[in-house]
Amino acid sequence: MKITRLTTYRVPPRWMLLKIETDEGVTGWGEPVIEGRARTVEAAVHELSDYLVGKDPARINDLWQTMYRAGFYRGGPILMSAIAGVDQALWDIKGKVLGQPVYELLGGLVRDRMKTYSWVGGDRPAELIAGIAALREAGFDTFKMNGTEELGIVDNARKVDQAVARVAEVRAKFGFEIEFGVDFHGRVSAPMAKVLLRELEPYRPLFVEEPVLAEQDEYYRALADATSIPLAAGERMYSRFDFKRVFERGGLSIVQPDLSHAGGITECVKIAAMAEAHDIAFAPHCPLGPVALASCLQVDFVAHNAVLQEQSMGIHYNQGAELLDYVKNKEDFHLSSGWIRPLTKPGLGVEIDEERVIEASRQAPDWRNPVWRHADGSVAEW
Ligand SMILES: O=C(O)C(=O)C[C@@H](O)[C@H](O)CO
Ligand SMILES: [Mg+2]
Repeated sequence: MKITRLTTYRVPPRWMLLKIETDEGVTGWGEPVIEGRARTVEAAVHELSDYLVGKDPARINDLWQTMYRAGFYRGGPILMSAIAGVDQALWDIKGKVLGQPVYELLGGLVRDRMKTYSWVGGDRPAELIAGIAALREAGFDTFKMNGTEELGIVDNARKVDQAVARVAEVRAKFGFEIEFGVDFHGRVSAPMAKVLLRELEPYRPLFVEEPVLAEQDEYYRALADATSIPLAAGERMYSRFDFKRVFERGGLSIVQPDLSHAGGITECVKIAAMAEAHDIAFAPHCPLGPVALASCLQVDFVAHNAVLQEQSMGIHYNQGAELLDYVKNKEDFHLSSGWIRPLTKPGLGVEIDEERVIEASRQAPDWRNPVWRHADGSVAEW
């Protein structure tokens, strides 16, 4: 079998889908994208096709190593997202050829169902109570919210109190019947992370995510020593080589690689195993579409330390399309009270409606995240 063609479709809300075709009619789907840089990743995918067209899609490991190493420069969000989407599609093809879901090819199920969580509130955390109440109706009990709005490197007590008050209100309303992560989203500096973590302690969030920016990962250890709140990060780390420094320095209780940013299934299975050796939980980041989620789930069901899966149903970014809009087998993503069962169909287990994708690609937005600024006019972390 040989790879014959790579076709990319940028589609609403801000995703990109990749179809890889072969000379025997088997196709595989991937979701290579960096939110806000879809066109850049698209160019990277098509540059990688030099290594792929004419090759045997079964040789995933060799194709992965070639895409990663042969171009001399490596790593980073663009290249690793391009590799991720190709890798997902190659696993999809392999599973379809062998008639097995990817988790079977990785050694079989380690659990019968996987716990997921939903976002509440938007870029600026608001209406958290209403958002949680609505999802509670659907049986969800685990959520994630942004922790702050713009926050200065050193900021005032009022800003801290506002952030804490939102969390306090959630706990006051729902008690410990629910769990939630608080995403600092890289908006919080190391000095302010110490302050915020201390003030959030009484409310016992399930985790605090990206307590500082990934480029400040040397602070994870000190922050973890100052709090009992589990610290999580990973969406802006792109390979084993990024994560190894975090494992060596310590501080994280949960790692959250994104299956569409960190080299795909081949790489994230290795990251999960490295994390397990350090007694660190695995909770893939996934604010994206159905192929990204299916890829996450294929790894969740073989990783002993997988604890929680992000999924984008109802997320504030999904304007113009929802998680399953491009999926034929919607029933296979059955989310019941926040739990999801394995996707048992061959490959990734997701059947893409290509006609819908082609139609939607005609209105592909050039999604960008907003540029935030502080009161003094300087750029703020979004
Ligand atoms: O889902 C999360 O945890 C996020 O922090 C969302 C962020 O990753 C956006 O997708 C960036 O555009
Ligand atoms: Mg996040």
